[in-house]
Amino acid sequence: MKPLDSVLVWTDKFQKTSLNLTSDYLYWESNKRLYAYHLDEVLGGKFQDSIFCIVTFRKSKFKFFKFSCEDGVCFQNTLSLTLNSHPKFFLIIYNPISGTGTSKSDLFNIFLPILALTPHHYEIYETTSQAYPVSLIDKIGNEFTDIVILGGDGTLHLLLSALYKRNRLSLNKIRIAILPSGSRNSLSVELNGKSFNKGVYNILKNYTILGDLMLVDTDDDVLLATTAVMCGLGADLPYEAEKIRKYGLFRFAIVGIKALIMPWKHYFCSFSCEKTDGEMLERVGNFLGISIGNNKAQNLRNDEMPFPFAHINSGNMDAVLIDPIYKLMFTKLFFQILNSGQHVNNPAITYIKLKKGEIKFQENSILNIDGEMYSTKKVKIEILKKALKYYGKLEHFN
Ligand SMILES: Nc1ncnc2c1ncn2[C@@H]1O[C@H](COP(=O)(O)OP(=O)(O)OP(=O)(O)O)[C@@H](O)[C@H]1O
Repeated sequence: MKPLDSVLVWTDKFQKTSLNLTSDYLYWESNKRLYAYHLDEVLGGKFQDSIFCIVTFRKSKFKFFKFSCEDGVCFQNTLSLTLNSHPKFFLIIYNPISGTGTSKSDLFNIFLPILALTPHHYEIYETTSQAYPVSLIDKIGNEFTDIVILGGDGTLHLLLSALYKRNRLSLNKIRIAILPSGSRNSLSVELNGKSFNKGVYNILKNYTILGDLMLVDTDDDVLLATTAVMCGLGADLPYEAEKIRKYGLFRFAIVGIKALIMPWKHYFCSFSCEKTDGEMLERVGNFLGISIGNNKAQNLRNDEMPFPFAHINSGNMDAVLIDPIYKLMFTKLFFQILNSGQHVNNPAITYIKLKKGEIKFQENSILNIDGEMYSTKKVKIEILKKALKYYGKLEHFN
């Protein structure tokens, strides 16, 4: 096919060749080898200081190619037009303490070198343990319409809740990406599989999904969640784990072992909900835990799948009620959850599809909302259908 544009370049071995762009491919020859990348695999290319740099994505890996070039401005412009990469202004938010503390190096060593070869601009914000500054929240939806989070589910939950309170209209205007740098990163697994690189690819190729959010109304606050609300064991164990965050991911194993040694607890509460078929359900009594999810709530590190039938864009939520079983039975159940969601067939489990639900406790109890801990006596949870545009692709389940 006749190229749309070509430019004369020199490889790092000082061989003269030409970069050729067609409507479907970018190709060149080097060392008697033909390099051909479909434009779906080309993320960007830039000419600067007599160097033409290209970044490609194949088999989940990025590859950078550098060529010497006298004048590549025209070719850069044609490439940019053909890739359809309209310049965006990204707000990049990274949480320096989430997960194993890799977000800053992931940002500077992986994402920014790629972004530098695209026409996009960005501003970076490093989170603190304080709330997001009002000045930043106010710019979202106006100055920034594209937000990239490098952190965990909690980092995004806090941002969305701040937007809901102060700048609600922005939620209809923005696109949100989450690149996994947290401990679980359930939302990122839902949207990009277990791959940081696929997350970057989905942003730069502009793959988006209109997905749901959960509106969570506690005694003191109204919050937004993308992934899960849990009480009982699913809140107590992460609450204990947060207190020993200094042990890194090992903290989850420590609290798991401690839970098996310490006296076992059941939690008394009332749960009511409106199921997706309109039927009302009410249960009062002891539970080991109740979890309500908006996606499968997988994580980066194992095959755990608390809500195997949930999708971020299903328009409803999935609830898992765990009967008050004892330690030995729970050990079996735990391994079933880890085994890609086999627990749904366990007799101690009630699995429900719902639109809204309410949990009432006898006294203030810990609630785990997207990994952040709250204390409340009651909580109402409602699905907000197709309330947010997420960067990602739903077929990347793995
Ligand atoms: N600079 C900082 N110093 C201390 N804490 C911070 C800082 N920035 C954010 N935080 C806290 O980090 C928490 C959010 O962490 P996040 O949930 O994203 O990570 P994670 O728990 O490792 O991941 P996941 O939620 O995916 O399991 C919030 O409680 C927030 O207050």
